Amino acid sequence: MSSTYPELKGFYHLRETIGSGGFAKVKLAYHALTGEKVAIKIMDKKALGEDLPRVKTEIAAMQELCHQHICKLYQVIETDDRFYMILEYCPEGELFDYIVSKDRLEEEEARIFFRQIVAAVAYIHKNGYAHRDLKPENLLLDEDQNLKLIDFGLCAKPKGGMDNHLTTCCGSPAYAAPELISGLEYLGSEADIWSMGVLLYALMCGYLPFDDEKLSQLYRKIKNGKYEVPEWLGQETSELLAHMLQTDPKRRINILELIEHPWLNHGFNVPVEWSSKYKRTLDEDCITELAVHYGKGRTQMESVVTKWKYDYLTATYFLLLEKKMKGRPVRLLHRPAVSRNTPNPK
Ligand SMILES: Cn1cc(Br)cc1C(=O)Nc1[nH]nc2c1CN(C(=O)N[C@H](CN1CCCC1)c1ccccc1)C21CC1
Repeated sequence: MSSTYPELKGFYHLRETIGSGGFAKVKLAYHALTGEKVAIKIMDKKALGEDLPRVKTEIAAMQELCHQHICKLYQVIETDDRFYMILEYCPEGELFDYIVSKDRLEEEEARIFFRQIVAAVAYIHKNGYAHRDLKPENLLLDEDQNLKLIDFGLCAKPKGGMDNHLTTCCGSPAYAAPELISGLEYLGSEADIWSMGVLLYALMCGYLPFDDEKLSQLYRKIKNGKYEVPEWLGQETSELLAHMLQTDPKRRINILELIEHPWLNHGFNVPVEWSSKYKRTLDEDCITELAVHYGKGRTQMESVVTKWKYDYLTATYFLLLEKKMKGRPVRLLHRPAVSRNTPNPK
């Protein structure tokens, strides 16, 4: 059978499709050298049409962002007809489905998830990015029930930094800030805070604060900023929501106040840990295993890996690091039978 994805042959073993959207599909796969599961987002350039720049935006953003609550990009393959993004696999699917399965979350569980969301958003804002499409469908659960943020196709890195205004109206209407849908200039950071307010409401209520089948009606409700406060939302939760779903962006809570907010820190004696847990330095064990596998000296291996070309080597390094962080052996699955001084058979 002719291989539909020849560029992946030998590097990844493809399995079933786990997601399909407009111009892309996501397939489960195994990275051949480590045996680790990955999710491969396959995009057809023709089907993308004028959405092609979104893919470049997403790739550029995800190559810069490396955080425990952001879905990790391992490798990018571009051919004449396609883009492949090899990404972290999250076996528990979307937070959206998790909320639906439980109707709504108790305060304690919502707090744990919300701290992770705030950590991810604080990190991307610190790095000059606004996500602009925050919603439960874009938050995936890994095997430890930790959240991973995905879909950076609508994100923005305002020229000159996060204090500069944006104008493009984008994202999902129900999560969009009033200033964004009014076509006014807005700050990406402020719009993301609003969306997180809608997200927190959805976590704790199981439905949206602003909803209407008619888009014009939905917009009116958002601009009006009035929403129902069910009795199970405590006093403190309601106050936090009121400060996030503040229609005036200048009076809306900001990310640093959010991190310190009492509601987020109830029962926690450490503030939200928003900095990345990934170290800047290369991991010795991973470099050693790669050097042995490719028959190179460590120094040479280090200099090749630090080029971060997001090729198969970058993916292999990151996946070895994943294995180490999960306490699995830092081993590649098969080593060439040849010894170090035999020339590569090519
Ligand atoms: C749904 N599901 C159920 C299980 Br069990 C695992 C999954 C699952 O999708 N896991 C998973 N791991 N890693 C990924 C995924 C899904 N996934 C995604 O990137 N999923 C998004 C989901 N978006 C949310 C709103 C619109 C589309 C997607 C984008 C384009 C086409 C299809 C799906 C990645 C690659 C990052």
